[in-house]
Formats: sequence, C-alpha cells, structure tokens
Amino acid sequence: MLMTDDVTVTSPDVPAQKSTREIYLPPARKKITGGGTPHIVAKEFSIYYGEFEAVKKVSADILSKYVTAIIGPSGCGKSTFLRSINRMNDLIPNSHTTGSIFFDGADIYGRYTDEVLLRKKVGMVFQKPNPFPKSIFDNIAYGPRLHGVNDKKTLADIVERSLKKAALWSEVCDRLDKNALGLSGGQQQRLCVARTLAVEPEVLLLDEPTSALDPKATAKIEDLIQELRGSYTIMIVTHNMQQASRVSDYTMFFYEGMLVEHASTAQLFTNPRDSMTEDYITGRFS
Ligand SMILES: Nc1ncnc2c1ncn2[C@@H]1O[C@H](COP(=O)(O)OP(=O)(O)OP(=O)(O)O)[C@@H](O)[C@H]1O
Repeated sequence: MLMTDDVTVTSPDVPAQKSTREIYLPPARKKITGGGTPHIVAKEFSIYYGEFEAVKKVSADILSKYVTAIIGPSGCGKSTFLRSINRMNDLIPNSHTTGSIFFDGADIYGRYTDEVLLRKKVGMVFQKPNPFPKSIFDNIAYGPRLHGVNDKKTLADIVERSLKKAALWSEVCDRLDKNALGLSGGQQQRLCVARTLAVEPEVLLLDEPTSALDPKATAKIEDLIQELRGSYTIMIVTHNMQQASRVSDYTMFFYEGMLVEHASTAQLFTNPRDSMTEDYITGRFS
C-alpha cells in the first residue's frame, strides 16, 4: 500500500529508510495573500500535431499566485500543454487546438488575442539557459525596449529591479556591461528569469528549468521560485518528483496526453485518487 508511515530498519547500524510520505512531504511555505482565483482555465482543451492528439481534452483551473507542477512520463504532453499557454505551439507548422483555454478570462486562442501582449503577460523560461549574446544589461533591457521603453534611467531601474527579483543582482551588479554568455549555467538561468520578469508578466512558465543545472544551481532556482511564489502564477514542468513536491502547491499528473489527476501537491503525493498516479509516483513506471 502506498505511503505507509512504517519505518523499515534493516540492521541496527543502518539508518531507518524514509517512507515515501516523508520523501515527498512538502515543506512549510509562506502564506499567499490575494491569490487562489482561476488565472488560466482550460476547457476540453486539446492540442494536435497533424492528426496526433498530444494533449487530450484537458479541463483544469490554474490558480493565481500559486505554483503548479506538471509531472508525467516522457512524451505525455507536459511541454506541449505548457507551451500552449503563451501560444509557443503556433510556431510549429501543422499544430492546432480544439476546446478552449483562457487567461484572465480571455480566450488565448481567440481571434482578437494579441500574441505579443500575451507573451509579455505569460513569460517562459526554457530547459537550457538561452541568454542573448549581448551584455547582461542589454539582455534584461531587451524586452522593455521592444515594448517602447527607451529612457536610460527607467531602463537602469528595470534592470536592477529584475536582477534583484531573480536573486542575481549582487553577483553581477559590477559587470552589467559584460557578455551574459560569460556567466555560469545557473547564473544564466537566473538571468533568463530576470529577462522574463523585466516586462512585468503575471505568469511564469518554467519548462524543466533546472534539468541542465548542477544541484547547487538547482537549489538556487528552487529558492527563487519560492521567492516569486505569491507574486506570480508559476507553472513548472519537471521530471523530478521531489522537486515538484518541494516547490509546488498543486500538481497535475499527465499520462498519454490526458490529465489524470490535478490536486494539491500534498494530496497528490500522499493520497492520490488515481491508481495510475500512485503507480507513477511510486516508480512502478517512468
Ligand atoms: N513538433 C512536434 N511535432 C510532432 N509531434 C510532436 C512535436 N512535439 C511533440 N510532439 C509529440 O507530442 C507528444 C507530447 O510531447 P511533449 O514534448 O509535450 O511531451 P513531454 O511530456 O513534455 O515529454 P518530455 O518529458 O520527454 O519532454 C509526444 O508524443 C511527442 O513526440
């Protein structure tokens, strides 16, 4: 049976094994004020590549200012679903959607949706850090300039504020004119978060943001997610279930394009409703 509180001791000298419940028990988190309303709402939402239905009739409410993790085996549609929220899939020829998905009540795939504005409000950070081959300053100022901000002092303020929010300011404030490609992988990823924050998004989509990072850099990104939680609606795709349980309030489990279970992270990892979720989180398949 899943999640027993039993502790197995194999010999007097061997420390007790942790039960699955202990391993996945979410840590205490700061209380969120003013969040919890549906920010992104999917209704019978499907995404196709040609004839292939990669995401199947998903209905879900993603709550504002909380962190939602998306987990599931490789190829189950996690990234496809995430990318649909700021219409990154539009760039893939032959892809189309059915059903609906709303952001702040507006149909993301509606005829009048301005994709540039949508991507400003719904920022994305990818698996591999992808800074522009420009100075640290110009990386962060890029988005605001694109949206018409040219005043030097305003840009300098935005750069400082964004780097501070991304917990990178103290490490780079004396070399803002240096090429961002000279930063470490972990610093580059926080720079990418800062670049996204610079245009004041409401939602952050993180697609396996730590899979290319070492454990120390991973811990910094996880700490950063906790800092940003409560100010932004955050969705994170991760293969690492311990990471999902550490950083998220809610978890969605996908399997073969279907949303099998969507619940509070504590419930999903300690008392899943669906036997498939149980099998996945206990490692019976991957
Ligand atoms: N551009 C594409 N063209 C055709 N099929 C695609 C395309 N991108 C993804 N797919 C298919 O859609 C399905 C879902 O892929 P997706 O990348 O969303 O899964 P995932 O759960 O994020 O996988 P992983 O964990 O391996 O990144 C897979 O079967 C994949 O092969």
